[in-house]
Amino acid sequence: MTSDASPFADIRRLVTEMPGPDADAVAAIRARDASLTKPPGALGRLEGLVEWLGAWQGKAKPTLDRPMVCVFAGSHGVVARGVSAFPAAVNRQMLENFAAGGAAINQLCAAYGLGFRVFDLAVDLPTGDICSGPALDEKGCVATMAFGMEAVAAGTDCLAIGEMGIGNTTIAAAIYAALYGGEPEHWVGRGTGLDESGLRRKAEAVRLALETHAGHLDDPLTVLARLGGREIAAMAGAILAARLQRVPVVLDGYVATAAAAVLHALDPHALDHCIAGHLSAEGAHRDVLDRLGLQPLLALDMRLGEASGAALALGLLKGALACHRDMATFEQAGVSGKSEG
Ligand SMILES: O=C(O)c1ccc[n+]([C@@H]2O[C@H](COP(=O)([O-])O)[C@@H](O)[C@H]2O)c1
Ligand SMILES: Cc1cc2nc[nH]c2cc1C
Repeated sequence: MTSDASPFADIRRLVTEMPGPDADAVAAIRARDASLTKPPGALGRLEGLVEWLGAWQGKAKPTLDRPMVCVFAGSHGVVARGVSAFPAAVNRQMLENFAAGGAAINQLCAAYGLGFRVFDLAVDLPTGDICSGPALDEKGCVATMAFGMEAVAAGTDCLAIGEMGIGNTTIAAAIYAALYGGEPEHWVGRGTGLDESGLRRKAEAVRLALETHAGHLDDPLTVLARLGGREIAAMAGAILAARLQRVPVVLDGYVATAAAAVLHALDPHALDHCIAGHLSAEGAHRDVLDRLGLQPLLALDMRLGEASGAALALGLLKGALACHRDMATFEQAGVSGKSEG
């Protein structure tokens, strides 16, 4: 620990130590791209994705040899207020489903050849109800961020992050409302499938949480501790650790983006190594991504969570990299280049 008394001091220090992109790697990738048998720019955003991979991996020849999908699971006290269409018991049950290979994310990881890890963040111990007190104390929040940093410990060249946590679209909405202001109604959506009265309860819960914590929401890490949850804190730790180890990150939907938004509020460059895997059906996701300067890769009306949108985006990244790595050059294939004039 540093001498600063705040439990967040080490996190703040790590944010100042984030590396930047590798310009030499990007230049090498652009040069190779220009030699490949296609009109310049014809692979559209796929070309930029390969540059992004190389820039953050620090590799002129980017790799996707060990892509890793991490799902972080947590439980939320606010669920007792009737803010989800499903009961909190689903959290433990879905952990068992992940372990048995029965969830959507298991099939996507198998289809695209992705590694898969689940982080159980005390799923049987809900965090405090944000409407009446803090979700986590500051030390607990930092400890959970540190646990999330383990996501890159096993070695990966691209990390996809997502979550499981009944009630956590309410948590995400509260975080966004605290960071960006605006009415709770703007930030809440139907999550797992809430009806009209549930949606009203959800907006009311966000309003009450903001009132309860008023005067303590200026610092993004305090917002994370008070209004967040363990899976959100762990995802924030994972995103930060990935940056420090030069691992590019693919974000999942509305909830995973809330962890990213906390880091972005600490430093506007904190997400330069991240892409948005998809645009969630949760209505306010587009607004959040605009604020973060992220353009989602996919928009498939998905609202599952569990890193499913990020995993699909990893499949797309694999395609982009395969083209860059394995296409023939004009010279190799004897294909004529662009006509002059
Ligand atoms: O991240 C998203 O875009 C997203 C949108 C809707 C639902 N979810 C998932 O559904 C759960 C949260 O929904 P809810 O209605 O219980 O707040 C949680 O397990 C998330 O993984 C996730
Ligand atoms: C069944 C179910 C699966 C999920 N996966 C992520 N969030 C989820 C929420 C529910 C309810």
